Amino acid sequence: MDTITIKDLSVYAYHGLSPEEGVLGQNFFISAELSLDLHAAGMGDNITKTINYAAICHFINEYTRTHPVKLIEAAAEQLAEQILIEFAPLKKISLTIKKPSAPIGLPLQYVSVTITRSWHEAFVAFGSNLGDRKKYINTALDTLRQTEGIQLDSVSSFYSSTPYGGVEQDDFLNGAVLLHTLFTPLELLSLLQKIEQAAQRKHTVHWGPRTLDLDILFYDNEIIRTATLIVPHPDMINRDFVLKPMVELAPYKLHPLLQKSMQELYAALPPDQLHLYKEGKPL
Ligand SMILES: Nc1ncnc2c1ncn2[C@@H]1O[C@H](COP(=O)(O)OP(=O)(O)OP(=O)(O)O)[C@@H](O)[C@H]1O
Ligand SMILES: Nc1nc2c(c(=O)[nH]1)N=C(CO)CN2
Repeated sequence: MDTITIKDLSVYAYHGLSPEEGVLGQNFFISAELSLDLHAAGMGDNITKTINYAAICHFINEYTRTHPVKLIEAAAEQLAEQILIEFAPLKKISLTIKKPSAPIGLPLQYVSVTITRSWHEAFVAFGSNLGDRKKYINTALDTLRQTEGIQLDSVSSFYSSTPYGGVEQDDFLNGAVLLHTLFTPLELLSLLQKIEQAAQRKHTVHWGPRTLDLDILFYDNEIIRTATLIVPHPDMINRDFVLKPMVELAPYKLHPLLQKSMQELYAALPPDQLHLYKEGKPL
């Protein structure tokens, strides 16, 4: 990644814990290191292929002045998120906010916070086999599209599939999406669970019928094992109704633990693990 750097932009703002700071205001110095690919802009001498640093400086100035908070941590968090949302080609930002006039009563140059935030790539599988399956899935996709901090990049076809896992139940509609997000993995899980709940999802039978199921398949190339979240999804490699949509979205993506591509994993499924069909015939 290449970088554009803004150093110590002086902004008069009203951040602070004490009421006086909120009334009087003070100078803050804001620095940003912006990571993006600058090759095309450099080769073409073309401003549309990069971010206008003047526009970012004015955005930082305006946003910081008009969004007072108590902590410089909060100021940095909110500003970093808004910059990533507003300036789309940006992948990552490292942001420093310095507060030289912090009311400490001791001589110092400044106090500061530095945070680094970026867009993360995630793949999410969806499934439904109760009620109006298409509607549950489309409503969920619309909610994702409307969520600040999520960019829905591509949606696979919807696949019909017979049930996997031994529970007798109706057929599923399955698929997967590629999205970019500013959410952490646990924040993403919590959002997906809220969307499931909004579809009146009930947890009754294990692997049983459901209006909506949303599973995180991948989050960047992270390997996560906590009590509530396992990524990559541990059972995805056995599921054609997950691997086939993944082949459509990212055929060459490697599973970070197995180092096998989606194409390879799908091709390696045994015939008795094939559940997808179209117009009454197996896929
Ligand atoms: N990668 C993941 N994506 C979604 N949920 C996960 C993941 N890893 C662990 N979980 C946990 O699994 C729990 C059960 O989820 P859910 O009821 O959707 O499972 P399931 O759909 O029946 O099974 P499966 O996840 O094998 O399809 C959730 O509460 C969540 O905390
Ligand atoms: N075909 C199909 N079978 C399943 C599915 C699913 O999404 N599709 N989900 C399950 C539990 O998550 C259990 N079995």
